[in-house]
Amino acid sequence: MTAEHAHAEGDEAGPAASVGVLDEILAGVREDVARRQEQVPLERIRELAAAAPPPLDAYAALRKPGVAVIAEVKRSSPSKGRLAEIADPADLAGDYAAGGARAISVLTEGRWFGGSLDDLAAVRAAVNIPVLRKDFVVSSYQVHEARAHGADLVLLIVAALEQNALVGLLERIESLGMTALVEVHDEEEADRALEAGAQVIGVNARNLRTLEVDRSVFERIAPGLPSSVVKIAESGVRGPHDLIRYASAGADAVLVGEGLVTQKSPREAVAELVNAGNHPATPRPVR
Ligand SMILES: O=C(O)c1ccccc1NCC(=O)[C@H](O)[C@H](O)COP(=O)(O)O
Repeated sequence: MTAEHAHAEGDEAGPAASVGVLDEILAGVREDVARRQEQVPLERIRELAAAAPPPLDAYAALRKPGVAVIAEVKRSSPSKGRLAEIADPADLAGDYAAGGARAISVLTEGRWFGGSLDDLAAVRAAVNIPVLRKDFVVSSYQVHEARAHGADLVLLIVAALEQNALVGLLERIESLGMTALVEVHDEEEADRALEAGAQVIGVNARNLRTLEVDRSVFERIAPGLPSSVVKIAESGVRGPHDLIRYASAGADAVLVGEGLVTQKSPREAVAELVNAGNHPATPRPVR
């Protein structure tokens, strides 16, 4: 099933969603990583990573006062198909930053999201705020790729990794000076993220197997996370009301894709979220 054929009605995943969406994505990722590694061997990508300018401190950036907005470059998805053309991701990222985004998330998976490592490099060149490589990381090769293209953060999806792999990839990310954003969708995955040493945890309202979006997942999991952990609410932010709901449950940051790329003015849409997150009436994360 390609992204163009996937669909979902509202927040509920449509009948086209299969319980194996994540597994299908991962199968393609493994093929694509193997092909890239044949073209650019691990030794070479490690050299390129080592030569890149040092990463920004994303953890510090995300702990600054106010609810941070992480704005995502997202062309399409399994749940909604085609979202936006985004001919110039650097231009979009510049608009996001001008609107007050605290960081930029770049989907680099190509088959379902229409993203690429070129997008990551273009965004890196355009902004001086932290940049997240949002992909389905299963190999340390992808970690070095992220660094070589200027990432400051790398996503690790607990549901996609055995515990040993999660620990090893998190350590590799940190060994390169980057920050791991460890993504969970239930309490068991949150426990695994903490055991692995995660300092930044994203709670994804979207079930990556069924595509169903449940905003209450964050409210269930966040209270069990230590105050030292940066808590990011991912997915399902349609506007300021959803940001305020997540902030009320303890979110330090929200990660937003569809609700921004589909807007006539992504810059104004980000600014609206940032203003809501800075409003005196919006609950502040407890440090
Ligand atoms: O967005 C999807 O349909 C999707 C399906 C399967 C795996 C991952 C998926 N999205 C990645 C994300 O987690 C979102 O792009 C990100 O959290 C932003 O979500 P949204 O604001 O709802 O676009």
